[in-house]
Amino acid sequence: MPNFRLLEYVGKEAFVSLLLPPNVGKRGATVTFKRNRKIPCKVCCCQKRGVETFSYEKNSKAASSNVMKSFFLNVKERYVNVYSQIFPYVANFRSEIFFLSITTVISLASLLRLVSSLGSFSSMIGKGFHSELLVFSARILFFILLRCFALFVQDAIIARVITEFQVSLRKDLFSRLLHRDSAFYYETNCGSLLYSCTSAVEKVSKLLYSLLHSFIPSFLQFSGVFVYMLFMSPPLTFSLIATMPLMLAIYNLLERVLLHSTKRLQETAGTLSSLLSDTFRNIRLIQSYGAQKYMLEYKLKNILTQFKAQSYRFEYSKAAVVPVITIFYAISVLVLLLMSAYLVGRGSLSSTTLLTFVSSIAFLIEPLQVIASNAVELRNGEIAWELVREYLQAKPRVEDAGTEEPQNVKGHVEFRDVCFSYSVEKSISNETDYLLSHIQFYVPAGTSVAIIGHSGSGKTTLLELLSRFYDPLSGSILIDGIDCRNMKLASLRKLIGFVPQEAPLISGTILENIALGEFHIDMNRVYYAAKVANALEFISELEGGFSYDVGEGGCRLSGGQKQRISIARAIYTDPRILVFDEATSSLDAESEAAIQSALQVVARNRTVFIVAHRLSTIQAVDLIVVLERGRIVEFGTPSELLKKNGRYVEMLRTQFSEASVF
Ligand SMILES: Nc1ncnc2c1ncn2[C@@H]1O[C@H](COP(=O)(O)OP(=O)(O)OP(=O)(O)O)[C@@H](O)[C@H]1O
Repeated sequence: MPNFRLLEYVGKEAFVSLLLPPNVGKRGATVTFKRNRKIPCKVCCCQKRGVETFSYEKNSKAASSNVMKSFFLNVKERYVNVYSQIFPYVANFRSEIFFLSITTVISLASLLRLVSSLGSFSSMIGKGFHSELLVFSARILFFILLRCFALFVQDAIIARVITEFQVSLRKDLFSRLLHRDSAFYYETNCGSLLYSCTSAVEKVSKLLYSLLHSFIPSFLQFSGVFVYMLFMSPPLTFSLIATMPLMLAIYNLLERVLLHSTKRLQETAGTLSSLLSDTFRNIRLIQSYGAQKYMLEYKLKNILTQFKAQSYRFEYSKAAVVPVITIFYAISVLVLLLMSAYLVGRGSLSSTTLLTFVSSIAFLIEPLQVIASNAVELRNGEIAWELVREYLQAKPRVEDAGTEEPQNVKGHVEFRDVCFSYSVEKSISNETDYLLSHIQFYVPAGTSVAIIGHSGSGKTTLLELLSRFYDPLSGSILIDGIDCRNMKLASLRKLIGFVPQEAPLISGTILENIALGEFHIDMNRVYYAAKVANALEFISELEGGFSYDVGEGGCRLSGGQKQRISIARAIYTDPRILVFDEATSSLDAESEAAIQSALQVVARNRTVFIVAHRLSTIQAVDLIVVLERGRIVEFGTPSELLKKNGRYVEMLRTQFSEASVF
């Protein structure tokens, strides 16, 4: 039962990406297809990596009634889903395609000329060696050389087109992925992403290669030779292709098996990439818990068992393709021989025409065999394209549709009745399903605010909404009175210096990490930021100082050092709003105190949000927000909350008594 990928919902109808045969059984819900074709069918939804898939039950009796119709529908479906979308990339190489067409025509024309020359050769047999034979041989040699030259130029052009195509597809894909929202990265398997950017792109390139190098020329060759043969003897030509509908039907069946196993194989390859990247990233954890055997004999073994089963299925059906074509070829030749014996006996076919016709069969069958042996490459590429297209075309949850680029921002921040849930469903009926519920508070510019609350109460999520890593389901967040959604995403993010909990670093130097994304680095600002973040001392002790290579993910630095680089990075951008999410949790008490006092200087005239578990670190803030299960239970200045003697005081007491135990 094939699956169909959901494109979008409109009202109660779902738009899916594939066309179906029109004879699908009526079982309830309606699926509306692209081009507004409505097909009632049984629909079952299942959530899988954030993408919903539909399965349908069709009326198999009606569907199998017309194999040729199903074959051509399959071709149309493939054209709509794959080729019409790849062609815009190829359209960039107009001049190359033009020369490619010319060379293809030359190579085909020389081939047809060779085929037709074989007829004249039969008339020279038995006349001995004479000048006509010499001219004939020279002509044959000329057409062979011409065809070889055309094929060489063809290959050179194709190689150029494929390389350029691969480069532009990789660039496009990487650029789209760089702009995808956080939700996408949480929901998508990292291995599948790596697979799409590497192997899947290669498979799509191979598809294009097969198409330009083998498929199209073979199809043209087949058509040209076929027309020529039809012109020579229509009865013989029809007897030759009499078995073709049956051959197409069997071929279509084999293709479906190939399609299914190719899909499963590519999914397994994604899971394998994911396991490998996860293993290598956490190798120390695995080694320290002695989990190598478990990884090898359980995790990897499961994937490899699946891989083996799918591989066998794939290879067996692949191996069957060429023999099927060959069997039909043999049957066709047999039918042809019978027909030619009949026609020659009746005197309606000359032996010269018969010889030319029989010699031409090889040129008709050869492209069919090439098409068949390339079918696997095409199928692989089509499936890979579906994966790549998903990442190229999917709509981001956070859209960069705002146009405002506010200047001279002061930093007033207002949360106005904000509700949020990580679930994509917009219509949450039960209030308790919200992760953040009716969050409302106002922070004047230049004020520091502490967000406190138990683990999991939604503090980080609240700050991520401010930077628009996600959008609220309802309500809005305003900076200087402007809704963040109306600002250009890049302008908004420039206003905010975000220091996340886990202090992420990219592979490269310390300098690159502090001045992340800058082409022209201001060294004075780098020194200032490193000094304020209390990082200058340890950086100067490292080999190469600011040029020290931090390793993948900053693995060559300690947790505290990474956190200081992360703080320096936020200070370097000189933002109006600073957000520290447990930014000093990995530091020792002395370093934390040093950074706290330096930050008080940096925080002057900026709006600062601080998430901290250790309440001792937020003594100097102007405002405190106390969150509990996604709701604000207290909001005010520290002295107001102390007077209130509520949750804040309770938390202070708990921490104080915990500290005094030690
Ligand atoms: N990407 C995500 N998808 C789904 N749920 C998430 C995601 N990120 C966080 N959550 C859930 O949202 C809730 C709030 O998480 P959040 O990180 O905002 O809490 P927090 O108050 O910052 O916790 P902590 O103090 O432990 O850092 C948690 O229950 C968490 O499991």
